[in-house]
Amino acid sequence: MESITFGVLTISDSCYQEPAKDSSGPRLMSLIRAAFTNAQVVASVLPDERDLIQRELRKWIDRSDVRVIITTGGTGFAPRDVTPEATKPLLDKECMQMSFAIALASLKKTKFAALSRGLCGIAGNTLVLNFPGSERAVVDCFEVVQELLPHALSLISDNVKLVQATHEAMQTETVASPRHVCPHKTGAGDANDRNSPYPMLPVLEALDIILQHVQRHTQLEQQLMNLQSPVHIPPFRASIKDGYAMKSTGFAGSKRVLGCIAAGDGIEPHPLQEDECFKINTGAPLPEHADCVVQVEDTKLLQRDKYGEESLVEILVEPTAGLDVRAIGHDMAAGDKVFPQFDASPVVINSLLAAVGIQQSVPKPKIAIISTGSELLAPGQPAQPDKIFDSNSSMLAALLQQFGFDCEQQHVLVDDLSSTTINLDKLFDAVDFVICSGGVSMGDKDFIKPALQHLQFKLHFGRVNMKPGKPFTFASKSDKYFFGLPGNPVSAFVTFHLFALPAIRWAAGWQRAQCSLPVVNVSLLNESLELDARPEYVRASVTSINGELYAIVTGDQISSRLKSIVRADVLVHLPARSAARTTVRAGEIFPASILRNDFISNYKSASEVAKNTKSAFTPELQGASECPFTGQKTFKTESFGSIFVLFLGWNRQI
Ligand SMILES: Nc1nc2c(c(=O)[nH]1)N[C@H]1C(S)=C(S)[C@@H](COP(=O)(O)OP(=O)(O)OC[C@H]3O[C@@H](n4cnc5c(N)ncnc54)[C@H](O)[C@@H]3O)O[C@H]1N2
Ligand code: MOO
Ligand SMILES: [Mg+2]
Repeated sequence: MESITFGVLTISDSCYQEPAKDSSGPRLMSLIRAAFTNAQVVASVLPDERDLIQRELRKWIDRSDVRVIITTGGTGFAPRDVTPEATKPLLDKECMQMSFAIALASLKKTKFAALSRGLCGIAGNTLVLNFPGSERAVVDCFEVVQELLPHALSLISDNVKLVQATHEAMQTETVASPRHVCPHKTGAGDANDRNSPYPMLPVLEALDIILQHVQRHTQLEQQLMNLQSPVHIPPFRASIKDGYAMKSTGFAGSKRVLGCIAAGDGIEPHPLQEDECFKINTGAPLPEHADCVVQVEDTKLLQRDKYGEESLVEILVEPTAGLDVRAIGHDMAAGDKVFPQFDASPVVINSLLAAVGIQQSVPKPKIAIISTGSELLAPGQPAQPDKIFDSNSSMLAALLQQFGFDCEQQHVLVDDLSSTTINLDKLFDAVDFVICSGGVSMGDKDFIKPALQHLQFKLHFGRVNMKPGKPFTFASKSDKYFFGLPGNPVSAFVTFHLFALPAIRWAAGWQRAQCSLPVVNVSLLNESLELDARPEYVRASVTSINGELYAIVTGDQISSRLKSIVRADVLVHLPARSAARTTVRAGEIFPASILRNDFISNYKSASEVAKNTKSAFTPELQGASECPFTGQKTFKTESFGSIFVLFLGWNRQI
């Protein structure tokens, strides 16, 4: 993404003498960084000296990357307040209405705003804004200009495409609401404000639509399946053991050791008698005249020469032709197909290509992660009473990594239509997939769908009949794809696994059946669970007991409660509530998508089970007459019999 540099100039005699006193400059910098993900900031502190101020402003105006300069201080009535006077001669155009907007908003906060004489104007390609010198004032003034800046800069640099997008947004805005535009809202309290225009698609239909639109890297499969090995593996007869290479026509008994052959040595051409051998290492080439290896364990050292090298050994077993020798091309012969069948795993592809000498790795889709929300703080920043930490960015980045994909870029966007539109547009120049969280539901600050529409993306769907994840949105424009995961952390987690992961695997060339997580059947341990109106994907821990899989949900399943992914081995697919069925019970079997497979470490053996059958199945389950999370009773001894005979097979479906 192209980055914009802001100049922040603090103008104050006292801050110049004691820079630690400057609070408005640093505050401005953090406001800028929070609002503009890619912003660079240059900053300086100067005394109230017209020439010095002008020289610094001129220096920044002449830099092509500095697009906005905000000064703070020196705008008042005191004799040394000269910031507007220093600024004015540098401006090509004054922007009176912007000064007016700032004044108007500031006057609402304090009538003392009338004592600021700050100017706004354009110098070359740079917007210059004079803010007053207090921290409070810079917060108020920045709030006014923040939303205007992206469009103002597009206009100054004559960026036709973005100007057009913002104009369209503004036109809808005047009809819709004075603050922003949202395609499903009229702002007039109409039905569309209250009811989403997007039909709720079944999960499988939504996945089908995604996979129909995402372009699969089909050449990969074709190229790999046609690939013939250019080399033999091994290219020479290789020893399988550390031992002694000899002629099989010889005999057991003592042999003279002619030398040692290590891996990497050339093929030894020396003629070999039947009572002679070479010491040899695993992976080393057999001497030209040898045809077998006797491992060192089956030999005895008889003698060393004066240099301490082995000179005579006793071979304790009869050598036979080909013993512990890997023939040329045994693992793969030149001309053989490198891949016996298609396997999209990068581990498989990259290692086999390397083995035949091809230095190439699996191409991967270019992916960016975005978190949206003006409430988000980056982890590591000090906590604030009105903000929350952004967990989705870290979660999605870790998920991509876990599944072997890379994240090219990561950004946090504030809830603002024009900056969202501009940032997305730029981001799609660099990547093919954007996995975004938040801003897809019904709120008047949910700008994702309108931003995609301004960018002429096709919104394939905007809701899915599932819990969590209802507002999941998928959009595309030629070969660029947007995945709008809902902001609630668990909704983002579930929709990543069910939609974004299959899509990127598909794009990477995986076969359809492999794209979704594998599905197994699990037997429910919770005594009883209420069904939701939507099919639900509940997080559950799995224990393997006597070869069968038992799932217990990870406590409160509200989609904001990230703790529900702790020890979540599977997503159990619960059906939607119906008139006939409102609850499900312990012992019922449901399909479940495998999120991770370390639940296999929860394995309980048959003997352990037998030992415990009197009280309960396992130590954990003894106490599990009460679910540790929900307090519900979790197990019914009467159902043991049926659980024992269940065979839990593998399906591949979502
Ligand atoms: N009137 C309606 N309101 C809502 C509906 C609906 O159908 N009608 N759907 C609800 C459902 S279901 C979900 S899920 C959420 C999805 O909301 P958005 O995708 O618009 O996300 P936000 O509103 O931006 O945020 C929701 C929630 O998540 C928190 N959040 C957002 N991003 C992050 C992050 N990166 N890290 C941690 N937490 C994050 C955010 O603060 C909100 O609390 O909408 C319901 N509303
Ligand atoms: O569908 Mo939302 O994702 O329930 O929380
Ligand atoms: Mg929302």
